[in-house]
Amino acid sequence: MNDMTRVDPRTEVADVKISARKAQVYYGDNHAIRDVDVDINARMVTAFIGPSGCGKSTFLRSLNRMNDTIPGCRVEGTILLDGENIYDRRVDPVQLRAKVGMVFQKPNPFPKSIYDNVAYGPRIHGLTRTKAELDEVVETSLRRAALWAEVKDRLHAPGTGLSGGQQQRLCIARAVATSPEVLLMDEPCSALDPIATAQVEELIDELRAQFSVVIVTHSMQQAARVSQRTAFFHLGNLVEFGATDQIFTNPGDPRTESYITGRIG
Ligand SMILES: Nc1ncnc2c1ncn2[C@@H]1O[C@H](COP(=O)(O)OP(=O)(O)OP(=O)(O)O)[C@@H](O)[C@H]1O
Repeated sequence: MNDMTRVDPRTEVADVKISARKAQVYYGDNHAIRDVDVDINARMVTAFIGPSGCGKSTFLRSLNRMNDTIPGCRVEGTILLDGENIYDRRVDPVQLRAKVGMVFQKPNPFPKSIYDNVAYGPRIHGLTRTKAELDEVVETSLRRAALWAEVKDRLHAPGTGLSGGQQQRLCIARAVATSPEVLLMDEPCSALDPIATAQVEELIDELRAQFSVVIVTHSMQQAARVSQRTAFFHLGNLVEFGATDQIFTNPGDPRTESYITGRIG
């Protein structure tokens, strides 16, 4: 092996954005996630798939401490973001969620103007100093979310007045406005029609140039279209995790195969 082909261990480490080891999530006595080990790579889309109730959303929420907001929910094990334990007492969950943003199943714009929805995060985190800087962040975020052209003339109209697909892109603009490093998306297209779904999928592909994206989806086609890595969950366990092509064409576990061929789920 010459120097050109040798893997640089420093680069390898740098490429892992989130690393979970022996992660457990409980809701009271319900042990919903068991012993999950996963590395989420930078600048890649990772899909979480599996039958309803297997724990995809629960595990996704543990990656930005969204589970903290659910009474009785507890997370054990280790979850590192850039090598730092996100459950360390010194970590402020609000700051963490600016770095690890989230987009939910149902578009949930705030009852505010389009502009104020996007400006919300930069304002509360004090990311801009002047109105001109804030205007620029709002415009850039709306452009990244492929929504600018449709809303630039009505920035002060309510966000809730947009169509469902536009509202979801507004929520994506709101999430990217704080320049997150990771974007968690929980079934972001389930309330959208095929055209809006295609737009959001295209957007996800563009976002991975800058962010690490994790998407929970019930659609196998969507996982295959948008992701490079796929994790298959079943009954709270991570059964299989690997390159999306391999998971879909040559799964290593019979449970994965049954799910992707439609026999369970
Ligand atoms: N807020 C909650 N309080 C108590 N239990 C919960 C809560 N959310 C999820 N659970 C339980 O945790 C387990 C995993 O649920 P979760 O919603 O994470 O699965 P999922 O794979 O995302 O399902 P779906 O595909 O249907 O959204 C289930 O047993 C569920 O009942």
